[in-house]
Amino acid sequence: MAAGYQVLREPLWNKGLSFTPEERKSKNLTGLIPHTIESLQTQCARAMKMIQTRQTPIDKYLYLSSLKDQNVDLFYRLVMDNIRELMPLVYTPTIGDVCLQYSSIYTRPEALYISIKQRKSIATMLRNWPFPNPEICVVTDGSRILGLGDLGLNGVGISVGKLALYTAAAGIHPEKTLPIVLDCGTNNETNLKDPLYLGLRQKRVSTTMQQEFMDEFMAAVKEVYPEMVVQFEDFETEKAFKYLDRYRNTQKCFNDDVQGTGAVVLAGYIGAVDLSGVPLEEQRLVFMGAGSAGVGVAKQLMEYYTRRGLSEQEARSKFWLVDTKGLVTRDRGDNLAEHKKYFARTDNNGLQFRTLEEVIAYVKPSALVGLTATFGVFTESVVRALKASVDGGGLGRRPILFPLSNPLTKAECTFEQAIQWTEGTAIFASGSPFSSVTVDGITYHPNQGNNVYVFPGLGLGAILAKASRVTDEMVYNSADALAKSLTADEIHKGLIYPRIERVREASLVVAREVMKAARRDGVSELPEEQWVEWEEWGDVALMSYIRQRVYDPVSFGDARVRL
Ligand SMILES: NC(=O)C1=CN([C@@H]2O[C@H](COP(=O)(O)OP(=O)(O)OC[C@H]3O[C@@H](n4cnc5c(N)ncnc54)[C@H](O)[C@@H]3O)[C@@H](O)[C@H]2O)C=CC1
Ligand SMILES: CC(=O)C(=O)O
Ligand SMILES: [Mg+2]
Repeated sequence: MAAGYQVLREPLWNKGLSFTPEERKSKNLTGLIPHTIESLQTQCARAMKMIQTRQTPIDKYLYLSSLKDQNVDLFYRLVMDNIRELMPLVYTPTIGDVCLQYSSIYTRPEALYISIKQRKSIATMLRNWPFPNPEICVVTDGSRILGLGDLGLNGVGISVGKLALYTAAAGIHPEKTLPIVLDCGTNNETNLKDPLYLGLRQKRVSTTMQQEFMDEFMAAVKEVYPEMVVQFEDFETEKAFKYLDRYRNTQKCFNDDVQGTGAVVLAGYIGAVDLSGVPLEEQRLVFMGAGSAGVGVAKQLMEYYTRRGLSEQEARSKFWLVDTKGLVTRDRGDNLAEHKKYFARTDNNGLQFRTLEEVIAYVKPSALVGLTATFGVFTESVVRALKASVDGGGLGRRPILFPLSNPLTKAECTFEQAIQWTEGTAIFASGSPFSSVTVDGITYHPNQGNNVYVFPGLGLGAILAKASRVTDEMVYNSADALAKSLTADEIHKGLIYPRIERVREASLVVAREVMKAARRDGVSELPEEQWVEWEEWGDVALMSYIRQRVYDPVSFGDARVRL
């Protein structure tokens, strides 16, 4: 086949109509594309027009996905420049639907699909990946995809979506990203009965078998791609905690749902406390949902309290966790899962509280965090009771209300409800994006409290620092950096996260602080002279180092082209 045609068929080489006249000659492209030369911006305008003609989010996703498969630079320029409109398509909420339908809409491979039947050849499969030395992988076993439960192999969509954001939001080169699904079977009957289902048609293997498989996978990663950072994503609760504990001290890895979510919620909480009028020490937090995200977030917030001088005991006493059985207490009479024990209350004098209303009446919280994967559990009476308990502490105080479950169909309440039921006073963040709401001529803007503000920068920082581990200090500093990354205008507008248009700017700041934390913890394997130089020149020099290493597609004819 002629070389020119191959250039056009290779998504990482194809520049569409942005090839220069010289490139068209040297690559034998003349005649194969229209004569006109277009900037990436013009090509983006065409693509946006096409997206707008597509009717459903899935159709728009499929268009974007095929664009990525044809012209990687165009796809990323488009997503980066239209992130508010397109992130909900390549990520939550649409990616949830994509995962539900993955086997039906599948057209081409886009990840490594490793099944437990192939466990003896994991290293070979890793070597089969066509691009050299990936720097970051997002791996899931599909067992708890967003709030949608066990989706088996179909969960691979979340690995693909998260990695698209590693590139769009932190500038990791697309060639350096590796999505993986570990297929260990599924307990999802709909998938098992679906003739088009692409995964293993069997129930999930035992935890012992999966543990051995994970050990083999992690050993293969160490052997084949020793530099690669591994992000564990959407493993069901017990495995999420277990694998993190098992590998975190020997390999470069972190769990996004436990640590990334912990950091993003901490960053938002810092801003929210400032806006609430309730001092940090007086805040009382009820967590609805005591799973990997709930406990991960509570631990990260506790760390904040202890760094501000509270004892562990005092810090822990600020948190009340609630699950399907009610308030988590030591004497509740059920066999508490290991991860719930740390926050189980012991000061309840034998009283038990089954419903969220009962818990709110008892605790009188100032903040309510939802990580239940259950739509609508923040009812009108719950939200009004939250507001009343905050009002009780003094006028002008505002409740913190974070329904964080994904996708939108699993949100604990909507933004509109939050505004109506709190007379516009709620400091609100949700996992998936809601639109602004106007009531009585006042427009309210929601925040998106999603780990997308953390994982891209955390991963980039770990990669650029050549960190041998992802330490707690690195995770904590990702939150601290994010909290400090708001502009004066964003603070003035009452936001608690940077506007999504600035996610990339914020991610680079997060990456910088994560690198410095890696250095402080002694896990950065960069040469000593490099750090000495940055320590002398400060953040500006380090930031310029980061900026030089990030992917930012530009083309001939663009105003932004770098000479
Ligand atoms: N905004 C963000 O960045 C993130 C959001 N999430 C979301 O958080 C949700 C939970 O994720 P995980 O903690 O990993 O799941 P999980 O399965 O580990 O935990 C769910 C918890 O919610 C509790 N629960 C379920 N239904 C409930 C109900 N009706 N009332 C009270 N408690 C109930 C369960 O008992 C369990 O403790 C998911 O929807 C996920 O999408 C997770 C990570 C990041
Ligand atoms: C955002 C995310 O990681 C989740 O919902 O699981
Ligand atoms: Mg997740």
